[in-house]
Amino acid sequence: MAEQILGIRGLDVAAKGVPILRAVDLEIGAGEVHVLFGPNGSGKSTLLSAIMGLPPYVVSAGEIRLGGERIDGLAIDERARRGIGMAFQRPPAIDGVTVEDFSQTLGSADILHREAASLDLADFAARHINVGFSGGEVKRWEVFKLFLQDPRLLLFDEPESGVDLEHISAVGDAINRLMRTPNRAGEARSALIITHTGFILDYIEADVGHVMIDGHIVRSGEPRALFESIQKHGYKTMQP
Ligand SMILES: Nc1ncnc2c1ncn2[C@@H]1O[C@H](COP(=O)(O)OP(=O)(O)OP(=O)(O)O)[C@@H](O)[C@H]1O
Repeated sequence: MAEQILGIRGLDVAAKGVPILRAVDLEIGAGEVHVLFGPNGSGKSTLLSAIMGLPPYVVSAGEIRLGGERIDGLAIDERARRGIGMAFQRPPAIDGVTVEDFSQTLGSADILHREAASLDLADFAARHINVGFSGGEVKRWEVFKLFLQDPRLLLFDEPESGVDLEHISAVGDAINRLMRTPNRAGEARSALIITHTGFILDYIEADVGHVMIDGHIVRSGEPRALFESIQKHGYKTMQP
């Protein structure tokens, strides 16, 4: 396998005392795209949140490593500084902060002007983040935001949900471009993508798929074959 970027071992995660993830093992190598499938409520978003360090998710056992370094005890901003970026399913609006302000603060104003048109966000520089954005604009902004943040590990929570068919290809192209371009430190990027519809598989090159059921990864394999099996038989045959 390529150099390990994300290494998760024996991970248990709880929220407000309620256990959600149990004994999750996951390894993602440099340059790899992994896709995560699973029924509603199986714990997919919880896994992404635990990697990013979002409250109220608490690691009760196991470890999360980024580039070999243990990160599960670090604050969110420390994880972001080390190169983890997340495109949220339902991000908050940030009234008072424009897209331009955000880009300048990150030292990415040049990227804003170079890349925004590719996600149909060319006129958004003066808009306040997510304020009055349509559902599809919110999702495209979340993907675009990762160009500005320049992470090494990209986490996508259903990047295609709520995006019209025409723009799904733009989202897929953007993910491919991000994956092809090393970050400013010259590191290859890696990605973990939650998808329900599987549409995104038509536009990106995914290397490995995983199925999560009841907070546990029950199967891993070739992403298209896994998705076809889910479409054909549902998740029933994949119960642990
Ligand atoms: N903050 C929280 N407090 C209490 N329970 C939570 C919290 N966050 C998640 N859960 C519960 O944990 C379980 C897993 O939720 P999660 O959002 O991770 O699932 P998911 O696989 O991403 O679902 P979906 O496909 O519907 O988005 C669900 O039963 C959910 O209600």
